[in-house]
Amino acid sequence: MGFPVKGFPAGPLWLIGCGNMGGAMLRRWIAAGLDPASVTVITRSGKGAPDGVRSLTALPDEDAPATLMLALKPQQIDAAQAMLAPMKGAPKLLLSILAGVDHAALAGRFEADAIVRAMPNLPVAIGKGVTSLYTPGASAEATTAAEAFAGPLGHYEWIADEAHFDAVTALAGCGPGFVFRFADALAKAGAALGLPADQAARLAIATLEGSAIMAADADVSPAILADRVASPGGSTREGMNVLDRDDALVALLTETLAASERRNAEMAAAAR
Ligand SMILES: NC(=O)C1=CN([C@@H]2O[C@H](COP(=O)(O)OP(=O)(O)OC[C@H]3O[C@@H](n4cnc5c(N)ncnc54)[C@H](O)[C@@H]3O)[C@@H](O)[C@H]2O)C=CC1
Ligand SMILES: O=C(O)[C@@H]1CCC=N1
Repeated sequence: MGFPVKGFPAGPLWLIGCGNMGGAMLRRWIAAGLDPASVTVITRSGKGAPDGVRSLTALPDEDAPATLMLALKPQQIDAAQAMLAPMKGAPKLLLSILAGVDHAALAGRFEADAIVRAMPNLPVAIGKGVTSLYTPGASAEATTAAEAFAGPLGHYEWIADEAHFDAVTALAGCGPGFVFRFADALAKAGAALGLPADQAARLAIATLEGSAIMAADADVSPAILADRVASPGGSTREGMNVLDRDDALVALLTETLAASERRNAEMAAAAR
């Protein structure tokens, strides 16, 4: 689990982009006590900023903020660079949530005392997210500041080797998308057996919720928990035999993560 939540670093926070992910993070930070008046959001549309946050469509003629977060699409990195070029001074901490885009590509484009890559996932919105962090050789002050932002979002971990960052992005960053798909598939499979669709959907989500919480709290692995559901000669084993045949589920998820990892690597290459 993440470390204890510390106070937010002093000074202004600017977000470049505030869509699904940046908006979820910002709303969670504000719920955790970040003063919205200390936040500026700069987007192309001027939309998506929470109440009380300054919302702009261009760089203000002001000194650089203490913390700057890039939360636009990786494909917009050059637009962000052009927009930020006239900024007066440099932020103490640049946080980037851009999938794929590596530290060197960021350092080549943006001035900052420290640059930290962060890969959150959508459940940060409820403080149950996963955020992976990476930085080479940042100061203790910068890593503490990054942890202060990651803490209220849920579980966070530093990734020692940037070469693993595309893989953690595939597993945890994209992961909620795959889990939501699984929930949908479980519900559809129930409906295929004749259950009303809305009932199947409710049962599928509640089953996922209980199972995930139980797995998170358990002192044994999910594999052992699975065996506890599967009574010998019973119906779970019969169903699990389908998932386990030729490692079908593992093979499907391995192919799924590999495809996402490949795409992250492509976006990284495009940003170099
Ligand atoms: N959606 C997710 O679950 C996750 C997304 N990410 C990363 O978060 C970043 C944003 O993704 P989403 O929030 O899903 O996208 P989104 O499309 O919902 O939001 C993009 C935001 O960027 C703004 N924007 C676009 N062009 C801009 C420009 N030139 N200047 C300033 N603002 C601009 C848009 O107005 C919008 O606020 C991406 O880099 C993605 O890799 C990371 C982890 C999870
Ligand atoms: O789909 C994407 O590119 C981003 C990266 C992680 C989750 N969403």
